[in-house]
Amino acid sequence: MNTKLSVGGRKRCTAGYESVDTNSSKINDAVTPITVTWENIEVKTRKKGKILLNNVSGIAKPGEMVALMGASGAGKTTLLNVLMDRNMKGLEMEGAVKVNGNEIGQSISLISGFAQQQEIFVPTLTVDEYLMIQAKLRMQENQAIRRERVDEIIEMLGLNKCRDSKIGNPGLVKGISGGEARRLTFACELLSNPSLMFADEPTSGLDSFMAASVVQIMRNLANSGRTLIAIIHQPTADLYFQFDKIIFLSLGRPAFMGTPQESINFFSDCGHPIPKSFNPPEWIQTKLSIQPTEEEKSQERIEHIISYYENCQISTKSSTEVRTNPTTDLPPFIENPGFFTETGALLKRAFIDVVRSPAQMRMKLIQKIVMGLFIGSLYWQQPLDRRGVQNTNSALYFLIAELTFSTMFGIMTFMEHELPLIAREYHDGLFYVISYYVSRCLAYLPLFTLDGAIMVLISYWMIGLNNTWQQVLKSVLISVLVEQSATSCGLFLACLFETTSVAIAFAVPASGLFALLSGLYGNTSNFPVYIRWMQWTSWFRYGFEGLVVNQWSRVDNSSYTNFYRDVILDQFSFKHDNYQLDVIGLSSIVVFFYLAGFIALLVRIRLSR
Ligand SMILES: Nc1ncnc2c1ncn2[C@@H]1O[C@H](COP(=O)(O)OP(=O)(O)OP(=O)(O)O)[C@@H](O)[C@H]1O
Repeated sequence: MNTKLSVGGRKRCTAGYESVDTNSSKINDAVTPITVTWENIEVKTRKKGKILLNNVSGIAKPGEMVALMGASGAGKTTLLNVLMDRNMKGLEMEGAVKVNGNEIGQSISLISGFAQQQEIFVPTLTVDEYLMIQAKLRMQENQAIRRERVDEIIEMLGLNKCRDSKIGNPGLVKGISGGEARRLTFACELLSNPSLMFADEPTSGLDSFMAASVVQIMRNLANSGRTLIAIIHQPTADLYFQFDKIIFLSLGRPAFMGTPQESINFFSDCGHPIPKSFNPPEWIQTKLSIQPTEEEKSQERIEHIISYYENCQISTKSSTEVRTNPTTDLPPFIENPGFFTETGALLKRAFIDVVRSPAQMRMKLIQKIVMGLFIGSLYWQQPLDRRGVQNTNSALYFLIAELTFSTMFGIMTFMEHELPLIAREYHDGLFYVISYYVSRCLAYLPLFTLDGAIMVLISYWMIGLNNTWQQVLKSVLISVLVEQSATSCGLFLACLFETTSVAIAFAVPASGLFALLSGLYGNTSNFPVYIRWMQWTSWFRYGFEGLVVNQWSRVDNSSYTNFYRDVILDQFSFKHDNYQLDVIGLSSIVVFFYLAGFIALLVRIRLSR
């Protein structure tokens, strides 16, 4: 491939890649200059006291593009996490990270962007849809300005060709390429126009053209006054020299900080001149790594380089810079757009996702239609005699079971895939957890109510259930509440447990227990007192009673009396006037599980930083 970069201008290419407009106006948006300093950072594990970073100091100034480099395990990710105050679970930190001279802790997320290595998006959305929703979450401006900004960023990052393509999911759903996904990550972060950007291996896994185009984007962001700090793996010499500052870490300690040219001179001075035929960053990295066959020798070499750096002039100069950096104003924190805006944007995203996942919708509907027909055929037109009554009650119970199991296990699968994106966006300050939760629940509401109602209505006349309009409506209400109980319980378990398999392992016996307490498998009045109360926690109990009571409340047959009604209900210890209690019981279960699900999600997301 033949590629060429023109400094600060358009990237030209000859092999089908889209150009990256690095001259776009928005890239030159005024930003508040940000200087980040980190001084005497020491990080160790809380349990074993293993030292991950030892006495690391440094500075990144406005307009600088800084590369964090070093061998695997050198401590690059740990340092980036320290700077962003993320992923510090189980670690203890000493030292200070300052932004314009202020220690702002986790609020750094509110003035910075973070282009993560692992791209996570909503695969069913197109690039344009995804960015517009991100813009709504990240920008305070009106729709027209958001549209303009998204268009400019799409243009700037060369995403025009794929703007209407679905993002997709590598290996699962065909979508945009790896390079486009990487640029989309940058695009999202640029919407809020941050003065400070972090990037975790933005060039890894990309071909040389794409890697160059990503570095060019970063270069232009830095040229516009932003501060950029990125972990960079094995860059080519060309890319290496595009950075303003290189920080090499080795064994958790600083081994060099300075310009690329200074790094060449430094390694030459300390006895490791870089041969002409070698790629400088690769050579330096080799000198800072422990070679498996000569561990002791490598250790000695690294110790020598580190102590040489500690005593050299560049190190003294940067230490002074870190210590004397003045305190200046911070840029305004990115503001949360508010509950209603967030919920609206997230609801739109969730609806598109649900509607564009036709397999899930289709399967749910087909399953419920088939089950409705099956139950209807199995219990076809039951007569009003002893066996008919028994069969009718069994059919009603079966409807409750069918409304429960497939629903509960179906909803559990989504959280595992979605949580990483939600946690990331939450910690980026895009929305409150409640906004996400409400939007997700609302988006699933039609799918997890209509299908159950359809199943009940299909089987209703086939079984020959009593069909005054009040009885039909009351049955549908009970069915919707039962399905919602199962949905909310499934959602709660999905929020509570880390993986779907663990949630299911818990849900299977729990739902079996609730089913046992329904009244069908044993008259609940005969259960021991100390366990009998548990029936009031079971939606099977309320749902089954609600349907049975409703069915036998009115039968169009002259020989049917209240005496017969009470005999039928007494088999289960059900009471003829309990319908309202059942509706209240089911509603309480729905509210309880939705609230519990929210609390579980809140705790889980907060802990995931
Ligand atoms: N939470 C943790 N608990 C224990 N050890 C940790 C923890 N985080 C990192 N480490 C260890 O600290 C060292 C530095 O890890 P870090 O991820 O920062 O390295 P890195 O330079 O980013 O490596 P790579 O390029 O392979 O990602 C490694 O030995 C790693 O195993």
